[in-house]
Amino acid sequence: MVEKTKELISVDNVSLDYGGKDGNGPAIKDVSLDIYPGEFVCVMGPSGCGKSTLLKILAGFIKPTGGTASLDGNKINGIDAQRGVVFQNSTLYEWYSVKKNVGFGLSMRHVAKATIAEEVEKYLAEVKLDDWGDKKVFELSGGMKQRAAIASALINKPEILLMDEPFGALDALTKNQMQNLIRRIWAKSHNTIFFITHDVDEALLLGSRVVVMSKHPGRIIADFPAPFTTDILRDNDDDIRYSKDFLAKRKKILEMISQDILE
Ligand SMILES: Nc1ncnc2c1ncn2[C@@H]1O[C@H](COP(=O)(O)OP(=O)(O)OP(=O)(O)O)[C@@H](O)[C@H]1O
Repeated sequence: MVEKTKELISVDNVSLDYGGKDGNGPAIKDVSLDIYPGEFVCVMGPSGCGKSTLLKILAGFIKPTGGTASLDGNKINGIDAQRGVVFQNSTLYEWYSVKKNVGFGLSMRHVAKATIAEEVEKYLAEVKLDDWGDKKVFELSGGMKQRAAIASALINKPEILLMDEPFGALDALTKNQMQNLIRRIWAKSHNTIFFITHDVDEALLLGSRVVVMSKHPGRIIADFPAPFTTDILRDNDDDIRYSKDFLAKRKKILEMISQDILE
């Protein structure tokens, strides 16, 4: 599914020192990572290891203090609709309708109203919120809000979707439904996704590639392809999570992280 042609994202020896007085040193140090079009990259690592820092650099919210991060060969310099971001807690406008929220990015770019309406319908259907467009965001459940947030990001047709623990606050059942949804969207649209999670099962169930970061300062200590998300799409169930291979990879990642924390 993933063609290793030219990298979409290139992170080259990136470090970030927030420069606080506590003298903690850099949050991430010498991180290098190439992401290819169509990859679903899940990033794991202990709390505080700098996962969100790396995502914020890719989003253009902050600039690295060392190294460079580029998209399509151009240095990332500030925020841009080319990179859609979805956080753990939705950043939607609670008192606006779902439709207005989802169409917000297009209206800011002065896209014609009829086109916005069409695109909003399309992306609401994509996240299975067809019947909820006229509701206000505060009327939605947590899972629905995250679906609306995903639609709001996707409607701008970003080159990469950056997701920071997007399902971290959801109950297990909703989380499972959301994982199935994002996997199907990824498979259908060939999006490139950078997805941060604390949950080792989620990383293996979703990612076509899993990246593990070390404790502070964050460095990449493992980076490998994961076949399970494609297996789940093929088999239309996630029984693969009970396979020997899945459980072995799960154990290895957990050992890697816990050993790193203890050292
Ligand atoms: N704005 C900031 N100013 C100063 N230090 C910061 C800032 N944001 C993060 N840090 C520090 O940088 C380090 C990495 O934080 P970051 O949020 O990137 O880690 P994380 O791996 O995403 O953590 P978690 O999994 O708990 O969300 C931490 O030590 C954190 O305290």
